[in-house]
Parts: sequence; structure tokens; C-alpha cells
Amino acid sequence: MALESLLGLETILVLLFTYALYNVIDRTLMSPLRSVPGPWYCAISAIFYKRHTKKGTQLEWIQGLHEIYGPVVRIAPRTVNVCDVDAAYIIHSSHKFVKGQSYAAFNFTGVPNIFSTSDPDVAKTRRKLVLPMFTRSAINEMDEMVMLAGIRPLLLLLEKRAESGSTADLYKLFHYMTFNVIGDIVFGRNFGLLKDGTSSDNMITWMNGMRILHARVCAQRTGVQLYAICMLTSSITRPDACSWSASKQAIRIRRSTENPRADSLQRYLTAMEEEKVERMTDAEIAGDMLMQLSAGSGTTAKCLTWTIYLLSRTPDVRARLLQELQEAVPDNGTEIRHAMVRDLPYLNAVIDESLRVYPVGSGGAPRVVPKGGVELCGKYVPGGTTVLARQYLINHSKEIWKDPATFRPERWLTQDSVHLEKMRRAFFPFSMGVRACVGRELAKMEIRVVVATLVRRFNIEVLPENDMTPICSVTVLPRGGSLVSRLTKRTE
Ligand code: HEM
Repeated sequence: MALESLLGLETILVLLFTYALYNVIDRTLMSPLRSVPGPWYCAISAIFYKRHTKKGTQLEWIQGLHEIYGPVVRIAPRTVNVCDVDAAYIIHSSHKFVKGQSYAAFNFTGVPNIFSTSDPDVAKTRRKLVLPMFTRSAINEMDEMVMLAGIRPLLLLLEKRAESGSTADLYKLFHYMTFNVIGDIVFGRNFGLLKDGTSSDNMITWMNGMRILHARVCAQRTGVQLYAICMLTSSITRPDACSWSASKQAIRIRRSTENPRADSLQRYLTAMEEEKVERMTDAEIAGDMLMQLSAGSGTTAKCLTWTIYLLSRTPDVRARLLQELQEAVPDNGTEIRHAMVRDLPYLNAVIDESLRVYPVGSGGAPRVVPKGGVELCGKYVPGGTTVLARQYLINHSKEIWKDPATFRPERWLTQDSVHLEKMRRAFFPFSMGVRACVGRELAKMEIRVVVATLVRRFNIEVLPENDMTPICSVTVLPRGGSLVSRLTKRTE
């Protein structure tokens, strides 16, 4: 009888209740994070954070929490978000705060790459190899390759659409263009995606590989472990395998080529020799190559999408930009090259302002607090806690920016040098410090030339059918996933 009651439903309920109570006390009253403010339910469970992450609404949700609780908020039992520039510098400027476990989702070839590694030594070595790929001088030398693979075919296609009066989904075409560019300079193969807006070179398989990556990252972030089981099926892993074998093939071909051209892949292989990095496997090299494709395509394409969208909503800004471009490139038929527009102040202000309003790389950048903990904005955050200093939230902080939601490029041209310095310090859309973006110069080059060319050559009407509500996944993107527009050629 006694045994029966011991194993009975009541006992199980009591045990469950005790366990739940223990967890609640452990995560609230006993937790070393107890002094960090935040809603009580976030201290107990990560489910609320995960739900918003899954829906893509975490940025506005966390923004709301900061308005209530201040610059440091506990958003999950072991996760803290900070909306403070000094705290962001503490987190990102040294290798002490390593990347968290969630980055393992980017291990395309089964081993860590430049982006996913949490080992500071590996990160330092890989950055030494990758940085020469995208320096200013490297970009200048690759100018013609970028034009040939991406920008010229895009322009040709858009001119055809303008002539025929049909619409163009710029969101899709910008992705094709950025894929083409990385394909050419990193893999030595032109995907030819913009020939007729469709795929050659088995592009659909490549794209699927990227989509799978995206799903894998989301699954990891939202805790859907079941996804891992699906990943075991060969039909799903095939595109990954395809991208990997294509990368290995590119390395093999390059190594047997006698006079290779000076592209990104070649700069990487040369840096390997110069740095005497001998023990890297093909999987590691292929991982770094695929990382460029993943990090360098969607981000740039989305920044282009947001910039064209924002310009379509602000005729005054568009008119001022056009005037600057007409002065810089008087003949409408001239092909715009990077050197012609690189230093145009208003064009650069437009791009910076677009990256301020929609910092596309603001998906997270979580870091782990080192042993011994850290003080952020006067709050002690213990070692092992995941911390995030999201650029989107800092970019929309009323303490730094006047009318933060308004797209106003003029703010970057202010004569108030103190205020300008404050804005510049708070502005890090390419991240900052030891793990900052290595592809920034390439991205800026593509964005400058494409925005300048499109605004100089066309009148662009963005159709109202596009759902441009920003959502946050790995990047900040429009919910509708399109920018269907009608282009007409400008005559002067
Ligand atoms: C508008 C375009 C771009 C934006 C906004 C952007 C933004 C960022 C951000 C915020 C990070 C830090 C992410 C983190 O720590 O989790 C990052 C890292 C990185 N980006 Fe970019 N990126 C852009 C374009 C590119 C391009 C064109 C490439 C290369 C082709 C590239 C390659 C990388 C790599 C390899 C890293 C990892 C660096 C490291 O961990 O050491 N990105 N980027």
C-alpha cells in the first residue's frame, strides 16, 4: 500500500512540482544573474525569447524590454541583451568573449571555419588568410571581375525589363548578383545566374544548400532538435555535399593552374603559403570558401534591397542623390565604375543611413562572458552567460539618434563634429573589433556601384504588393522576401 502511494500520481506530481520550484528558485533568487533586470518569466524560461526568434520579432520585443528595464536586460535564463555602446566595445574588442555554441550551425563542411570557430587561435589564423582577399587594394584589382560577373549582367537584365515594361524582383536579382560575384572571385566559376534570371551551373542545388543552412541555424536557435534527425536523410544533405565537393574541385583546379589570376581564392592560397599554414585540410579550406558565399551574398543583397526601398519612400533624398550622381557622371550612358563614386559624400551617407535603419547583419552576434564575469552598465554578468549587443537596437536608441526611425542621410553630413563622432562610435553594422566583418570593402563597393547605377539610369517604382515589414532571422530581411519594382529608363 505504502509502495503504491510512493509511485502513485500524487507523488509524481509532488516530485514534478518540487523540481519546477527548485528550477524557479535556482534561476531567480539563487541565480548569479538575479541583479540583471528583466521580466520574471524570462528568468525562468527561454521559451519567450525562442518564440520571438522563431517569428522573427525578437528585435522589437527586446527593444520594448529595454524601454522598460534599461540598457541591460535578461531575455532568457542565461542570456542577456545590452543596448549600450561602451558595453558593445567591451564585448567585441577582445578575444576573451568567444562566439557561442550556436555558431556550430555554420560548420558547412563539418569543421569550424573563419566565421563559426570559437577558438581565438583558429580565428586569428583564419583571419590572416582571409583578410588579404578583401583589402581595399584587392577590391580595386578585382573591380573588372566584379563588374563582369555581377554588375553588368544585372544592368543588362534590368534594361531589358525596363524596355519591355515588365517588372523585376530586385530582391531576387540582387541575391543572384552577389552570388555570381562570390562564385567568380572565390570559386573561380561564374554561376551565370543573371543571364535570363534563371539558373545555370546547378545553381538551384547551391541555393538549396544555403536554404538548408538557414533552416539549420533557425532550428538551432529555436531549439528544434528534431531537425537534426531530418538532416541525416541524404536528400536533404545532398546540396551541402554538392557545395562542398564543388569547393574542393575549385581548390584542386587552382592548385594545378600555372598562372592563376589574382582573385580572392588565389589570395587565400598565397596567404597560406606566406603564413606557412600547412596543416589545413581541404574541408577547412572549403569551409572558409563556403563561408564567403554565405556571409557575402545575402547580407549585401539585403542591404541593396533596403536602400532601394528606402529611396523609393523618400523622394527628396532620391532627388538629392540623383543630383550628386548627375554631377559626378554627367553622361547617362557612361558605365559607372567604383572609382567614380567611391568618395561621393551623399551616396555614402545614403548607404550608411540605410545600414543604420536596417543593419542587415544584426541577427545576433552572441558572445560568451569569460570566467570571472564582467560588469556591463553597472550590472554584474557572470561567466558563461551569453551576451548580445545588437546593432539594430543601438541604431534605434533615442539617446544617440534624433528620430531614430527616420531615414535621413543628412545626419551623417552634420558639421557638429562631436555629435558625428558619437554617431560614428555607435555605428558598427559590420560588427567591430577582433571578429569584425572581413568582406566590408567588397560589400561597400558592390553597394555603391549598384545604387549609383540604378538611381542614375532608372526611375524605380517599388510596387505596393511587397511586404517590407522587417523581420530578423540570420539577417534583417523584409517579411515578404521580394522587392517587385517597375523600372523606366531615365533620359537625361
Ligand atoms: C552589407 C554587407 C555585410 C554586412 C552588413 C556584414 C555584416 C557582418 C557582421 C555584423 C559580422 C559579425 C557577425 C558575428 O559576429 O556574428 C560579419 C562577419 C563576417 N563577414 Fe560580413 N557583412 C557583409 C558582407 C560580407 C561580405 C561581402 C563578406 C565576404 C565575401 C563577408 C564575410 C564575413 C566573414 C567571413 C565574417 C566572419 C569574421 C570573423 O568571425 O572573424 N561579409 N559580417
